[in-house]
Amino acid sequence: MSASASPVEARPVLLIVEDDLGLQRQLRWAYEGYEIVVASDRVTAIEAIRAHEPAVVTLDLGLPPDPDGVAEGFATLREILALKPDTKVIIASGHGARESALLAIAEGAWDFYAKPIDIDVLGMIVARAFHVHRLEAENRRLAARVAASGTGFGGVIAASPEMALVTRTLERVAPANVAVMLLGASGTGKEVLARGVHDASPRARGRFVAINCAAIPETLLESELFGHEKGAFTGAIKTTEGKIEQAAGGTLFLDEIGDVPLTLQVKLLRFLQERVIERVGGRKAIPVDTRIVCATHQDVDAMVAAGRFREDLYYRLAEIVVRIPSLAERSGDAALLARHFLPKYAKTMNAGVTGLAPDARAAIDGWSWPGNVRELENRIKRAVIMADGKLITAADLDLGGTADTADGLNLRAAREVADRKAIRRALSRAGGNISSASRLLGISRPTLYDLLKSYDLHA
Ligand SMILES: Nc1ncnc2c1ncn2[C@@H]1O[C@H](COP(=O)(O)OP(=O)(O)OP(=O)(O)O)[C@@H](O)[C@H]1O
Repeated sequence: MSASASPVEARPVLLIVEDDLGLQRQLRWAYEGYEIVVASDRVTAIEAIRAHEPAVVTLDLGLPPDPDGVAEGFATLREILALKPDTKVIIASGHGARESALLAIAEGAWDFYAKPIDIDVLGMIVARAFHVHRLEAENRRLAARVAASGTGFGGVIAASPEMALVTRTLERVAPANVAVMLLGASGTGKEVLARGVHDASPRARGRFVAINCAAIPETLLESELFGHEKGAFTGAIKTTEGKIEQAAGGTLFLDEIGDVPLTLQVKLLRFLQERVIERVGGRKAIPVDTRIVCATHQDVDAMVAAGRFREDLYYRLAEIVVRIPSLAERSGDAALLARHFLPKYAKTMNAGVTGLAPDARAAIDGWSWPGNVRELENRIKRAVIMADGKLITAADLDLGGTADTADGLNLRAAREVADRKAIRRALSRAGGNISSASRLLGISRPTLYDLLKSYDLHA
């Protein structure tokens, strides 16, 4: 493609397909602000489409070799739309050709104008066509961006600005070989994001190995991480690689890093400094090249201050720290995730379920999601199984309380729903601290206490 491609001189191109030379001239000078390209027949018109990709075309249906018929005009219309379906084609409708113009619209033309030409009227139709074309293009771009942010980073479903910040940061740090620490409550998607970092890194072809340090008894954690030699301890019947070695060339995800006991923290630190490991019961230093991503729901700063987490290890692990917002802090994401999980579970568990009833949508918006995305996923799964009809209801979600779903009742009910939502969000953002939450809400502490009491909410 050529010519108009340069975005600097971005005057929109208007293609005029017209075989009457007098009209051509008249139209050519009628408009300001467009780059006018003229074609007198189908072949030239299609060449112009390929060369200039005009957003808008005015098309006379009577073209040579059939200037008195409409066949050539229709063929041109079809070819244009086949090549560039988003082109806005405006049909010239001559005397008695109104029917053809309407037929053309049925075939995908955008609008028509009557001959003899009223330049002002046609000018308005053309301007509106450009305007709609621009809006549609913008819409497609945004939709593509939402789709990309929905599944672009490690399959993370999110559209909120809060999560966009997180995924943008992670996208940026993924290619660098830095240690990333993800801080966030349980179920916020830390593992999903860690995998996203791996997938977006040059190590994507290597393995992503995850270990939950809280789920493994202290006595076994060392050998899980570092591996062991045959006979290192009772039951060590064969030499076994640890998770660190398994992640060589890839990424090691240390989940719940805050649960690693101090004794093991020393050994982990040594590995991070020297990049070699020794298996339990082994003497050999084995070099391992792996990238570390870790996560915790605990307040590591406080743990460091209390001497429960080694500061030197913290700095090795936390070259980049990213805080993952709770689901309640992500505006609009709960609804988006619900729409994502619903068809996923409906497919395997209850194909009759196709959507959410309005009261379910309100309940999802109003809930505080203490268990974050995991809770939402589980509730949708449950609701899909429980649903009687096509739509999941608030009752199927079993979110408790009914006030949240009553916002359609009257203004008082709507206000209460909004209050509850804002209070939950502020409390979540403030980590349950009443003073900070009241500051976020712009109300006094006593007022917040009163509201908590009257809505039966808890910090
Ligand atoms: N943004 C998201 N889009 C799609 N699925 C998500 C998203 N976030 C989380 N999930 C899903 O929610 C569940 C919990 O996510 P994940 O295990 O990553 O959370 P976590 O923060 O690591 O939890 P924990 O700290 O309890 O281990 C998983 O099934 C995951 O696939």
